[in-house]
This record gives sequence, structure tokens and C-alpha cells, in this order.
Amino acid sequence: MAFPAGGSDNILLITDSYKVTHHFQYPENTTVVYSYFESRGGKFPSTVFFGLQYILKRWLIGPVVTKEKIQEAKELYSLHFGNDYFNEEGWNYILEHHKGYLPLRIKSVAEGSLVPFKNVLFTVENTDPKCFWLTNYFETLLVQVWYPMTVATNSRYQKEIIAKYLDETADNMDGLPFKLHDFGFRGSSSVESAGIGGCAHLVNFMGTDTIAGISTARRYYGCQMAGFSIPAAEHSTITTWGKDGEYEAFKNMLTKFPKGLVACVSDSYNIWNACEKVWGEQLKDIIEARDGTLVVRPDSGDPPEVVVKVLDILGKKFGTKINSKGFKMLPPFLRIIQGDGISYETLDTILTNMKKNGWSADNVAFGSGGALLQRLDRDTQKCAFKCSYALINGKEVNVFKQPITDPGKKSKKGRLNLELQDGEYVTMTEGTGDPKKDLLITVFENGKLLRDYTFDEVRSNAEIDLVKNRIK
Ligand SMILES: O=C1OCCC/C1=C\Nc1ccccc1
Repeated sequence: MAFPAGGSDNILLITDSYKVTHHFQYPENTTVVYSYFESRGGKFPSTVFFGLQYILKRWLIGPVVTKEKIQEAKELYSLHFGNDYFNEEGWNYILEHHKGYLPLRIKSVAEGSLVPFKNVLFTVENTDPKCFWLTNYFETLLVQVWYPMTVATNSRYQKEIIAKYLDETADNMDGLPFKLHDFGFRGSSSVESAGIGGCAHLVNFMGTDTIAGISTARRYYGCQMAGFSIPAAEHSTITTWGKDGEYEAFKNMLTKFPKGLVACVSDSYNIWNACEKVWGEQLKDIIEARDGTLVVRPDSGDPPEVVVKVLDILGKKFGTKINSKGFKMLPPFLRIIQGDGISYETLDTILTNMKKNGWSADNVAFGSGGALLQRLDRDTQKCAFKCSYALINGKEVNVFKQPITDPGKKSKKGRLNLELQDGEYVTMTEGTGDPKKDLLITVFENGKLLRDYTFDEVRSNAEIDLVKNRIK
């Protein structure tokens, strides 16, 4: 998919106001500013690096600087500051000497990599000595990678929890890719965010209702179909049949979708009655004869209790079998999806209660919305972008901050490499790294994308090694 050369967006406006004044503030004869991005720590010990490619393709590749954009920015910043701070000369230089392509080099760890915090994830430096001021101009945009990275990370750690319970209570792991379904489109702050976050979740899973995420994977990661869904009811398609019409509504679901998977929200009035009487008696024969699987969806109540109670009722009505790990399984034509109150924090409580009551994790899939795509911020993984090196008057300077008021905010010094030593990631600082061992790959240089990851590659890099992770 060719990308519009710079598109219609004005990249000169995609920054923080104060950065427009920073070209005045560096030392005289600064010719290189080199900065890096890291997770300093936070909720999860490692981070799935993902989403830089989206930002590069969406905003930075091609001749993104034009005469018109310079003019628009000049006018806007003059009004915004009430003064003439805009670096017109600097941007005209990029237009004239680089034909509007950004003279930057960005090196990053492979997308999908799981990297422990406090390791360099990507670096940015100017490739033209006159454009020292450009490196940090794009901090604002590049640091937004915190979002896809954090969604991919949060989603991945939920995958590890589910994998653990499947390992302990299921015959195999085959169902894992479809165990956490994205319900988060409506709870996202924008269609663009849903696309980015929805795509990030699909690094780890194959089930989603967030179509925007599918579109993002198609357009930015070359993946024709990154996720799948099935016919499913919502409350309106049940409640429009009336309080006394739930049997008709449910029967209609089974009639209109006679084969394959079909999900039906069952808590509109009384889920215990729905499971016991409607699914368990009135529609029992159709369900048992059906060439497919009915997925019952609770959507209220205390999740650990509700899931087990629904399993118990359906198990009593339809029977159960004990699997190879000694846990109960519903018949193959019956499953549950719990799409309410699901998050990294609550998954374990539900799965442990199921296990305590003898139920295999394989009976249930989960849906997650706001917690999956929205209840995160840049601080969740403490993402930061800092200058660590500069060339001033031809002299190399290792640049750093070390606030007396927060040692945790100390930044790394010098040029950085990311290396594997005894299977562990190590960040080499102050230029001590071996370039031949550097895992930071040049993905962007002078407006060109040098490495285009496929979604399959990203997924492969992010794969959970179930043997390595086999939780004892
Ligand atoms: O029940 C289901 O079974 C599996 C397919 C999706 C699904 C429900 N989707 C959904 C989307 C957005 C908000 C709430 C639910």
C-alpha cells in the first residue's frame, strides 16, 4: 500500500508549542542531538515494543515538508506566540536541501519484541548537522508509541495468565488465540485510537470486534485479516422481543444462525432462568442437535461468581466430561463468554474460582473493552524520551539528567546499543556497545522506511514461548 507523500497533515504542527522555541536554546555549534526512548518501569516488568511503524508510515515518511506547510505553520505560530519564534529558516533548509524529507535516523528494537524495562527501545538522531533542533521536535509524536506498546503489553500479560490456567486445566493450548476478545471500540477515545489499540491487541490474540484494528493491521502492517469474530446478540436484539419474548429471541438466534459459533447475551432479565429453563430445557434439543457451538454471554453480576454459577447450571442441564487434566468440560456445542469486568486484575480471580470449582479454563472466553484499550496511560509503563548524546563544537558530550528529587528519572548517557548477553537484553551506554551486536535496527532514515515489519513477524517476535513460560 503506497503511502501519501506526507499526506495533508502538517507535520510542523504535530509537536508541543515549547518545542517551536527550542532551536534558540541549544548551545552554539550544536551539530548532533541524539535521544532515546525507554520504559523506566511501571506495571509490567517487560514491554512488548509495538506501533512505531504505524507512526512512521502515518506521519513521517516521504516529503512531509512543503512550502505550504511552512507558510501555514509560520502564520499559526505567529498568532499562537504573538511573536516570531518559528524556525522558518530551518524548515526552508529541509525543504531546499532535503526536498522535504526529514533528515533523521531512527533505530529501534524489532517490533513485537518483549524487552525488560530500562532498556533502550529506539533512538533518534539528526543526519544533517544543521538540523540538530529536529531530533527532539518529534519527541511529541514518537512518544505516542506508549499507547500501542502499552496495549500490546497489557494484552500480552493477560495472555500469560490465560495460558497458565489452560496449561493447568485444559487438554491443550489450541484455544488460546481466541480467549481474549476486543470489545473496546466504543470505549476508545477516538476511531484512530481504537485502530491503533485494536491492532496492538491483535499482536497477541485473534479475536476482535474492533474493526478499526483490523483496518490498521491491513494498512500499516500488511495483514489482510488480523482478527476474526462471530454472529452475536446485543441486548437490543433480545429485549425488543419483550420481557416474555426471551425464548423467541433465543430461538431466533439458533434459527437464523443454524451452524457454527453464535453468541447470545443472556442476562437481560434473569440469567439463571435463561440458563436453567430457556437454554437448559426449552431449547435444549435444538442446541444439542445443532452443528455448531452456542456461546452464552453473562454480562452482569460479580464475574467470578456468575461464571461459575452459569457453568454449574449448564453443566447440570447438558452434562459434563472430565478432561485429561481432571477438570470439567461442557459438551463441545456449549461455551461461555464473559465480557463484563474483564481486566488484567480480574482475570485471575475468575479463572482461579473456576479451577476451585473443578471447571477447565477451556470452557470460557473473555471480552474486554475499556480496560483493554483505554484504561492505560504513558505512566503505566513509565515511557520516556531523553537526550543522551550531543556533538557540540565537534566535541562529543554524554548528556544526561539525574534529578536529586527522583533518582528513578535518571537518564542514560551517550550513544546506546541493545545487545543480547546470555539470552538477556542489555543496554550498552556511552558508546561501549559492539555495532555488530546491536539489536537496534535502522527503520527510518532521511524520510525513507528501511524496515517494513509484517504482522506475522511482529506476532512471531511476541509469541509466548509456552515451554519457557510454563508456569510451575
Ligand atoms: O458476544 C460476543 O461473542 C463473540 C463475538 C463478539 C461478541 C460481542 N461483541 C461485543 C462488542 C462490543 C461490545 C460488547 C460486545
